Amino acid sequence: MRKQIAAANWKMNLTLQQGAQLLDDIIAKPHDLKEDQLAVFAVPFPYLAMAQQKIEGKKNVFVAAQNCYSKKSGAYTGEVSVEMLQSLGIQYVVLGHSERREYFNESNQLLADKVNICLEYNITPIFCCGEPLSIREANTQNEFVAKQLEESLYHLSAEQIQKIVIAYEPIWAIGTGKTATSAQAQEMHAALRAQLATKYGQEVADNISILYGGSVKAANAKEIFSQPDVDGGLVGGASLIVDEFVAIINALK
Ligand SMILES: O=C(CO)COP(=O)(O)O
Repeated sequence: MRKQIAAANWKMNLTLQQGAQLLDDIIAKPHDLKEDQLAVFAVPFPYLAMAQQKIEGKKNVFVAAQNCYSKKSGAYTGEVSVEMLQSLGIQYVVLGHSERREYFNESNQLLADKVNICLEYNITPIFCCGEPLSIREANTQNEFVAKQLEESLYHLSAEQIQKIVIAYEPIWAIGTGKTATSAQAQEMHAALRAQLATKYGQEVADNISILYGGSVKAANAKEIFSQPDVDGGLVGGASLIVDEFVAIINALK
């Protein structure tokens, strides 16, 4: 049974004190995470240790990094290795967010290297994919996203691919208030799962969680998460607001 996941992506927001308060407030609210449901908080690097401490002993709650480097160690000033993350007890890393692809020129090949090193260290990549508006308008989004997966993930074995979480985030829906309709999300998620099934078989494809991201909020989470191939969300803006994110966690199916 694949996991249903509510993942917060704080991006480059909040001070340490604000982040600590937000986590305290969210954790204090009642939520009812079932066996196969997870809450994940992708926080800025300097807050990882604080966040790990806050969630200690909380069942099905994890902290994620928002990025890592593709090399093991060495003279890479300013970068953070997966070994460093592992030494903090971090088990998830967001990879290939569209903001990193756009502003930091992350290519599908670089992301393949990052995926590999994460798996080597037993850290689960939350691999982001998604098309810009021009591609959606040309109705070539399925091919575009298929290529992202093909170039970054399809060198993996069937055993390895089941360790990946995929997050579909149409760029035109990120931070814009413009959500993909639940039908648009379901259509892409089903296409991704069908593609994974063609490559790895249906059983493997059925084990892979595919999250939706892009203007998810309390008001639309239930509808989006209710789609059969949508296994939760990767949430930006609404993850910074206590009641919003708690409602999103509680909207997991
Ligand atoms: O990029 C996102 C999550 O990674 C989505 O951001 P918003 O929820 O702010 O649209």
